[in-house]
Amino acid sequence: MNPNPRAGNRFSVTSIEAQQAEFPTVNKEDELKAKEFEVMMLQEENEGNTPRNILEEIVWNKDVEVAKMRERKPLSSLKKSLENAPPTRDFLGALREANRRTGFPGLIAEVKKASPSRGILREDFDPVEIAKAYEKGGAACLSVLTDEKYFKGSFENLEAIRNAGVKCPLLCKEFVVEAWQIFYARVKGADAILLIAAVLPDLDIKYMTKICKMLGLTALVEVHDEREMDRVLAIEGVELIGINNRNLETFEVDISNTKRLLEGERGQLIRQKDIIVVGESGLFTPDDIAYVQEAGVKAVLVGESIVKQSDPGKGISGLFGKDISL
Ligand SMILES: O=P(O)(O)OC[C@@H](O)[C@@H](O)c1c[nH]c2ccccc12
Repeated sequence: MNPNPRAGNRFSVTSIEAQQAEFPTVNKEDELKAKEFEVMMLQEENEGNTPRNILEEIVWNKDVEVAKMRERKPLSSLKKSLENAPPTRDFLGALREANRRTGFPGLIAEVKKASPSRGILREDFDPVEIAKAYEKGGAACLSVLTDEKYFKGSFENLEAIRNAGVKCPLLCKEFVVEAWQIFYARVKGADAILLIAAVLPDLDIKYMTKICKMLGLTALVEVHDEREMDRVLAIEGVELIGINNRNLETFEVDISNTKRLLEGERGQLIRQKDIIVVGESGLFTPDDIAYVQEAGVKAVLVGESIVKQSDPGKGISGLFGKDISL
């Protein structure tokens, strides 16, 4: 196997051209040129041809995985499946409504079996049962991990939860490297999808946000530091930003990250643009929730602390210090 799948796949100009040809609405020559340059810079940064950290390893594997999946189900066949797909549900609306109803940040509860940093979080893992318990416990939306190799998730889980009649809108928690994955997530029942700024160049975020809108999906754009936040704030059309308290390269978690990124002019700009911010990762107690709420978030994304409880629905009351179900 090519030790650097990135070089031969996502970042090759031919694959970008091919992708853009499939989405003619966003096909611009100067965008392609700028992207070519960005790719060149990225490749120059890494001449060693081995992943420098876990995030890079995940993304390199993802490139290979997606190329194989796309071969089995090309975009044309995904588009066909979309003709009969049920409409998407309003992810942003559900977060706003929960925030209004409870006075707490709207909860995106994560269906998460394992992670590379924490190992297995729950042995008896029934995704549909957990999803139903979250919904009953007052979650506004759910996040479903679909990465198999590192998080033991799957698209089958996403599909099963959607088909089980769970009404909470669903976030597909993936490492998106190609637009094809957005179509796939939509076919499998997602209402929203994660786009990680540490993985995607600005032009991809811009272009993928447009594709999400076209498909009726909400894009949750995730940042971890000031630089990524500033990049994302300069991209038009972003409505939902997640601040990850976990550094995906080192696994270090620090919830003061959310506060730092919302201070001063950044916070002002976010309010001006009416962007909803999600506080992500490392939230365990009512004090943690109060802390990020005080910092300015209108939503939170929580996995570990609630998925580990024998009744994940009750885990939600524990997290908020109050029953937030209807
Ligand atoms: O289990 P936690 O610490 O509550 O974190 C949930 C969620 O924020 C985390 O799973 C996450 C946030 N961004 C990601 C990107 C990829 C994989 C996972 C994540």
